[in-house]
Amino acid sequence: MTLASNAQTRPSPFALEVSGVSHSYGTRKALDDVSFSVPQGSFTALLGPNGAGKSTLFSLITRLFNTRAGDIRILGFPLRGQSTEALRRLGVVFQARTLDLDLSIKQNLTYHAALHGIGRRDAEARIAEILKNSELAERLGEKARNLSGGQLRRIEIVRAFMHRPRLILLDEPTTGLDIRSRAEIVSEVRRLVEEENVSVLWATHLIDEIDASDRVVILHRGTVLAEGSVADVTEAENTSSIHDAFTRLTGLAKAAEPKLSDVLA
Ligand SMILES: Nc1ncnc2c1ncn2[C@@H]1O[C@H](COP(=O)(O)OP(=O)(O)OP(=O)(O)O)[C@@H](O)[C@H]1O
Repeated sequence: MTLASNAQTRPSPFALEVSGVSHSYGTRKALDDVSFSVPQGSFTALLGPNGAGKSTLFSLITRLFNTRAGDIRILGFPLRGQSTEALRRLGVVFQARTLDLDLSIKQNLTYHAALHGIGRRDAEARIAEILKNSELAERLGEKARNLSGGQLRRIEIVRAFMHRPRLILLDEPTTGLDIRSRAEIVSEVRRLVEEENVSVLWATHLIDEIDASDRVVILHRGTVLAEGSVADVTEAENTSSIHDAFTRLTGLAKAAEPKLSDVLA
């Protein structure tokens, strides 16, 4: 395919389109012909157990790995051919922590902003905008290592929003956090999504992070088993909850977990 025929010419209704993507590590197939989309303005949960292929998919979308089979587009821009246009519209929160613990919170954020060509004054205004009404706004001068795990994660989320991306990827952002921090992070991201009208792909293995109004993509052993609104997926599986639909589709029973709704209530 030539670049000209590959290039985006009109606005896409999708923040992300993944079409026919496969990836192998040696002989182990981690993703097998994966296709799904994230409509603009949606909160889409990528639900899959450990080893489903979520992190591999994120490595392909962020271009840590090259996509050898299939096509990935961000806001209509193909990674193959228009990667600069695609990636400038993307914000990412990786699973592993990536803040510099010896820098202040503000330095971490302004450094990231500078990488995106945002000057100090604009960066400070943007930080204040995102952190309005947050107790973290008072702690910008402190070293990152003074923060709790949940607070560090919240700063990483602020950092991902700094350059006003249109699509945010979060790879199991609540892993290892206590239930209160998990609830805070889920509601903080949902608030930002609403205020900034961004689209989100939220990878998780925790079903209670999914809201009735979300879209969901169920990934298991490198294959998409279901995609659609929570109502569509539960109806298609003839179940009364997304939890039961997940169990039916994957054959995996989920361990009883404390529920976010108990904390948020
Ligand atoms: N670097 C690698 N080399 C070989 N196999 C890998 C590598 N990374 C991942 N895999 C394998 O690919 C499959 C998908 O892994 P991946 O990490 O993408 O899944 P995941 O859904 O993100 O799981 P987790 O939540 O445990 O990170 C698994 O079978 C995993 O063992």
